[in-house]
Amino acid sequence: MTQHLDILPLTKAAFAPFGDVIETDPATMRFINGGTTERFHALSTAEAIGDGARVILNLFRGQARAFPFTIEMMERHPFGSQCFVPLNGRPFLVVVARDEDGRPGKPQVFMARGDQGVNYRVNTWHYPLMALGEQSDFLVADRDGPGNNLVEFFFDTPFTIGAPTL
Ligand SMILES: NC(=O)N[C@@H](O)C(=O)O
Ligand code: NI
Repeated sequence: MTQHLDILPLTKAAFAPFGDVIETDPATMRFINGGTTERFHALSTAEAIGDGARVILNLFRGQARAFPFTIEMMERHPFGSQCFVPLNGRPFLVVVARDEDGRPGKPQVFMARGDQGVNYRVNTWHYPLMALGEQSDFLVADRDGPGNNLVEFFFDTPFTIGAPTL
């Protein structure tokens, strides 16, 4: 028996409890380089906590997920944020949950457009990268350094995501 999860569009307001949306928000824009470039400034902050910790930039090549999809677990990173920005202009799924006494509550699923990224703040419960449709590349900024930066939680009763309409 599983519980079905609806998919909502990703918006800054809906995602605020979990982190930031990386998108060309006009409110953040300033012209630079003699007016030839629009800088969307300080959309979020990359965090790396602990002695010897650093923010690193990675490329993730995610295989498309098949549906219906079972969310059997969630993870969080206690020592750093984690940012995913799509590089192929394709949408992807973002699955997050509020913390409820040290465990994830009911997951919330957001459809990110191909021109939106997300930055999970430290300790945000999330499901690992979920590419859609075909193999997709992402720029990922997260934390490298000593210590275990991964905490996983497995649900007694998993959740199910139906096939998204792209
Ligand atoms: N394991 C890893 O580097 N990636 C996950 O943390 C993820 O959220 O995709
Ligand atoms: Ni992660």
